[in-house]
Amino acid sequence: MIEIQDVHKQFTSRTGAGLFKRGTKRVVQAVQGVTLQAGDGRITGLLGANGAGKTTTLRMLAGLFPPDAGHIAVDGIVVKDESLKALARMGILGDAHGLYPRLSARENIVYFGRLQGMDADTANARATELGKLLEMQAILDRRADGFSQGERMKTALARALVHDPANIVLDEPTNGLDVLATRGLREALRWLRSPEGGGKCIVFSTHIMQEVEQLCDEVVVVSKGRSVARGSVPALLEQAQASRFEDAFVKLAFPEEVTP
Ligand SMILES: Nc1ncnc2c1ncn2[C@@H]1O[C@H](COP(=O)(O)OP(=O)(O)OP(=O)(O)O)[C@@H](O)[C@H]1O
Repeated sequence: MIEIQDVHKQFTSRTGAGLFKRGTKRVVQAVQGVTLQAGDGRITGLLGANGAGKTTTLRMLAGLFPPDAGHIAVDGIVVKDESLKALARMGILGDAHGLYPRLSARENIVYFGRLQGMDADTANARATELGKLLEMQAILDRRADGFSQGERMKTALARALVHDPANIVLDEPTNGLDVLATRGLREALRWLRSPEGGGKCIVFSTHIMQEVEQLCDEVVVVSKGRSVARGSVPALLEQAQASRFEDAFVKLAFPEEVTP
């Protein structure tokens, strides 16, 4: 179970400047009040436009930096206090897949398993099992350099799942995938949510409506750094009084854009 309670994060960046001048400092409010409760055996989507604050929220969940304010816990473990313990309970697929190009897909997966404290045989057996789940048997023993975008994503996902974590966090997982790879990923996520697949708690970020409609039990709409609505797809349609989910999203995320 993942709980994110009213988190905030601001960054200080520099504006552009001329050749001989330093830019001035500018504060960016990346996240200013995001709340999300993701239960076990459920898929929860963080839906927002570009720059809404999804990646920043997931980076704080992954313990990469602490929130300025707010609370994040994974299975009751507070991420900023015990980040390694919380990380052991998560499988994280970030935006950069960063595989070791000279290792095969299997070796990439096994290496991560070893880092998670698994013995070599168990990690290897798990790589074979994940190879089947993610339909990557054909590439399992190929070196990762030259992998397509979809093959890299599958390897990175298998690596994230090697230690069989109870919680799975994915940042825009279908970015750059074709229709077949997207469908394969959806099927894998549905399996992981099911009781046979372990009843995982799955959280993913996206800006794609179709993804959310097809997969999510619960959706959190994020706009300009804030969570502005949450509920199932039918509940959000009802709340926005819309028949198409895209219209519901625009009404909820950008009410100022909607002419009455
Ligand atoms: N390290 C950083 N320094 C300065 N600003 C940042 C930093 N990281 C994120 N931001 C800013 O915070 C805001 C939210 O960014 P974030 O990447 O979380 O959004 P997002 O919802 O994931 O967007 P996208 O769908 O485009 O990836 C943006 O305005 C972004 O430019």
